[in-house]
Amino acid sequence: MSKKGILITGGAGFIGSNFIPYLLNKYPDYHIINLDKLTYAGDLSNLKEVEDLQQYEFIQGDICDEQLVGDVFKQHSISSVIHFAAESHVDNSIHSPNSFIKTNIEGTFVLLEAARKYWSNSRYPNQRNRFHHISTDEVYGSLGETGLFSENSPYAPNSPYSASKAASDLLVRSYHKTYGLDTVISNCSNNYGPKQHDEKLIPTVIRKAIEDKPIPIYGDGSNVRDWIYVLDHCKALDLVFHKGQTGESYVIGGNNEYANLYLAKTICELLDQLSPKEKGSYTDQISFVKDRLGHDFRYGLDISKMNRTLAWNPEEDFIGGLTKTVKWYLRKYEKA
Ligand SMILES: Cc1cn([C@H]2C[C@H](O)[C@@H](COP(=O)(O)OP(=O)(O)O[C@H]3O[C@H](C)C(=O)[C@H](O)[C@H]3O)O2)c(=O)[nH]c1=O
Repeated sequence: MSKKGILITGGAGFIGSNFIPYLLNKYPDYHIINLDKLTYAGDLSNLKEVEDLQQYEFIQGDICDEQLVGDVFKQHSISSVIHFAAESHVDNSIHSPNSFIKTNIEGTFVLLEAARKYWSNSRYPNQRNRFHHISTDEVYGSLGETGLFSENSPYAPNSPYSASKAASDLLVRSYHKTYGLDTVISNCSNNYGPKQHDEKLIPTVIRKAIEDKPIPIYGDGSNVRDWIYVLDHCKALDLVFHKGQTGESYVIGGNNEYANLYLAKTICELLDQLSPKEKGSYTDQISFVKDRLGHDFRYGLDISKMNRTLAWNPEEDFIGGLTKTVKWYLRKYEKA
């Protein structure tokens, strides 16, 4: 792909801030423009390892700001977009859906429009201009005890968050079908690893455990998520961005389905080894709380398309990845 500017939106978020160092390390001649609004969920300290690199530039701004986005395309000769920016926390979307509709739907629309206009007038007509939209498996709704989602599953989002992501996926699809924009979409399962915001399940369990507070498990803890180590996701994104078929979507998962209660207990047992309490086990702090409204029961993914077409498979062993993650948060919280 070209050496011109790659616009990464939301690069200060969890997955983006793992992806940017990964990409710059693998492709040192790429020029990355990170456009991020720095909401509560963005953290520039997660990008310290790249902040002084010449190939990296940070711009604070909102993807809904049409003028700004247009200027970024022009001033940085943007050749491709990798679009992470989104409001991502399901619980927040239940209490305050507005920002989800705005950022996830309108923001994606603003970016698509900028890409369509800028690339159709490009001074480099032979250059490949790709729009990679980062999305979620939650667009497919919820599974029962059996079955798996694949790229062919019907969209059936249940929360305002997943509905906003589904809407943005469909907008991206329409820009491919209508305007011939070179798009790819990836729909990934729950990520875990360093740099995730404290609000999510795994950091919450670790933080509450070491603060000696109740560890909140929604409902009876039987809801199942498929966990993928964030660097496995980054490797998959690299492949989809560079080698994915235009107009296609790719389901990415970790092959690690666990019930929330089992996961919380596993983290507590790791903490018992890594940072033992004076008395008892961290599992004693697990506490069942009111369930999330409309709580999706289970996500599980058939990742055979990624395997067949891009020779990708998740590599991280779950306990190994979880141990690294717990150690990272112990360092973070002990410093705080
Ligand atoms: C914060 C929290 C969560 N939970 C439960 C709720 C879920 O069943 C599970 C994971 O919750 P979390 O909010 O960490 O993640 P999801 O709601 O599955 O969604 C996440 O993974 C997808 C793919 C995205 O696309 C979302 O952007 C991302 O936030 O743990 C609890 O039981 N207690 C808690 O304190």
